[in-house]
Amino acid sequence: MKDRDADAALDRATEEVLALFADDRRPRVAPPRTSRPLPDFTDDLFAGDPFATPPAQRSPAADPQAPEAPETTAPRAPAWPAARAVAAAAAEPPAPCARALDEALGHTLAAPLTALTDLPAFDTSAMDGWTVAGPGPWRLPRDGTGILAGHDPGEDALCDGQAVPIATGARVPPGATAVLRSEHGTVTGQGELHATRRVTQGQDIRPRGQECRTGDPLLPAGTFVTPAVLGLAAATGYDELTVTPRPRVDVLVLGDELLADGLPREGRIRDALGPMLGPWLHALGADVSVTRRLGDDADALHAALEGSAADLVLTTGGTAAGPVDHVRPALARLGAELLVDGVSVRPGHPMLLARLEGGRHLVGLPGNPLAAVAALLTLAEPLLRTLSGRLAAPWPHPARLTESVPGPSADTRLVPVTREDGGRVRLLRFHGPAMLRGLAAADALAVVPPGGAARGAEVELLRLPWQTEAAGSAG
Ligand SMILES: Nc1nc2c(c(=O)[nH]1)N[C@H]1C(S)=C(S)[C@@H](COP(=O)(O)OP(=O)(O)OC[C@H]3O[C@@H](n4cnc5c(N)ncnc54)[C@H](O)[C@@H]3O)O[C@H]1N2
Ligand code: MOO
Repeated sequence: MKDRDADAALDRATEEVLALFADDRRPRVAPPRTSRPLPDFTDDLFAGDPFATPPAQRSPAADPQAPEAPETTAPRAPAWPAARAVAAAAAEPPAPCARALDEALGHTLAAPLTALTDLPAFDTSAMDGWTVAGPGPWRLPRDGTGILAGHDPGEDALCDGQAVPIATGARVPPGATAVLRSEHGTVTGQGELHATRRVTQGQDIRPRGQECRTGDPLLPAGTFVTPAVLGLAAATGYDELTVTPRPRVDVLVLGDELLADGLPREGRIRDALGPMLGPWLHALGADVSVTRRLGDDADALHAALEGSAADLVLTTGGTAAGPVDHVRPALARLGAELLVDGVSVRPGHPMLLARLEGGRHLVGLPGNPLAAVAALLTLAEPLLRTLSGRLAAPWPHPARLTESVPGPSADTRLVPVTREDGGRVRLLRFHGPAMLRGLAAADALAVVPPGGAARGAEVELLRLPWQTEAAGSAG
């Protein structure tokens, strides 16, 4: 019974998405004017895009009943890959800055990381035991002295037939030919060391420069600074890193109906986007300066946009053409340049990207929560990637579908999916534009090309920032 309810919910969610395909209020397409060359929307909309599937290879529409968007003379919104390319090309990364290692996490390397030293910096013992020279048995020092990690054994060479106790990580003295592990040697009453196993040349010595030589390139500019990158940088001698500053984002949540706490009541609902966007943006490499709930107040929105110093303003809601949808009018009032005005994607098609005064940007996310996420990943993610100086997304991540997914002839669909055994991905229930239940259980968003995809067809996956491992290994 429970399953049947869930199936019915899946059908209703799909119906809601498909019903939207019939929407003929095509958003306007403004010819973009940007600092970098932009893709031509009128070209083959998939040409040159690593994400696109060539039309000839595309699966036929999986659901012949799926409604087609009516033919219209209105200009088409850009295709999903083209809109992403516009967003990625809309900005330049800011000037690099220096950050101490303990403040560099989550930034992007603005310069290649090159080794400041050999690693290991000296011949190092890999084991506790004795460092030996030549074939055994070996004489040990009478006074029992040994070499500990962090101690300098000096330049006196160990001669053939000599051995010295040594600790893991200690510098091996000149002349040493191997390290004998403590469990592989015995010491006689006369202070003579005998090996219980054969000892090979260089055994258990990590030679200087084994991992890298001074000046070796370790990581390219554009690498995201992870804990492991910090560790590598420290190991090779860095105290600070040259990074791209993290972009700053203001989040403006619009809608008089939104509550900040408690249960939905009296026709009002909880704000699901305010709590979600901050951490999501952080995972995308940005810092949120402020999240403000502005209601549906055109003047408050105008003032907030005028007063913002953030690199990117994200608005939620108010992107459609309803009586209190103030985003486009506010942008017109400010004289902002619309770079993307609607995208051929479901959900999320009313999304927009605009350039504000001072080279700052605004991404307008639709109010429906899953549509807002679609817009976040379509427009904000590529823009933030550029603003934070990150390398291009490591796409494509293909995976096969466990079932067919219907789609309109002209619009891409983004659907929450989960990974199944065998690497296939399954469409999650509760994927309607106003729903987050599917997304919250998702490993990735599948990019279903215009026309839909048949069961077993390969689709690209959009990573969720906390699911890179899962999404990366799917397929
Ligand atoms: N006549 C038509 N109406 C609508 C169409 C259409 O084609 N024809 N498109 C629909 C689509 S698709 C979307 S998406 C929305 C976009 O609307 P807005 O961006 O103007 O968003 P709102 O109207 O403010 O809100 C839409 C919906 O989402 C809820 N919402 C808003 N903010 C939040 C939030 N922070 N947390 C949770 N839920 C939120 C809001 O209450 C509405 O239910 O337009 C459709 N209309
Ligand atoms: O489906 Mo709307 O496309 O919810 O953005």
